[in-house]
Amino acid sequence: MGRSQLAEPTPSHCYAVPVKSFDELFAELSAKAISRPEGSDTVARLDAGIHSIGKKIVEEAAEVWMAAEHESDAECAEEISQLLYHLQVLMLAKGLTLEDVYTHL
Ligand SMILES: N=c1c2ncn([C@@H]3O[C@H](COP(=O)(O)OP(=O)(O)OP(=O)(O)O)[C@@H](O)[C@H]3O)c2ncn1[C@@H]1O[C@H](COP(=O)(O)O)[C@@H](O)[C@H]1O
Repeated sequence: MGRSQLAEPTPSHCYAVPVKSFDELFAELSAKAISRPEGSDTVARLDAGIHSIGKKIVEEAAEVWMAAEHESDAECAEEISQLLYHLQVLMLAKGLTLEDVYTHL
């Protein structure tokens, strides 16, 4: 499908069930990186460092690929959500903003 045929993105407040958008998740993770709440997975992953986060991204990318070939659409979508999460953790670890990335889209 060409770019011109793609539907406009649906704002997160328009979904039937409450969902988190990419930007909303990034805002949440950014706040947690500063407030560092007890038990936060994100804080632990940031503390583990770039190398560890990078390995997780490779692992999650492989899981997306395998799910796309061998699992259901729902399972594939879940794996994609996890990959997006870990990419955001890497962005935070590097000090990158959404704008830094969006400017290349
Ligand atoms: N969206 C996510 C999210 N996606 C994936 N993950 C993490 O990635 C893991 C998925 O990887 P795997 O399937 O490989 O599971 P695993 O083998 O147990 O992973 P490892 O702990 O071994 O790395 C999950 O268990 C989570 O630890 C996430 N962790 C947190 N979030 C969201 O991030 C926000 C902040 O979370 P906290 O920092 O934990 O408060 C919340 O809104 C969460 O919903």
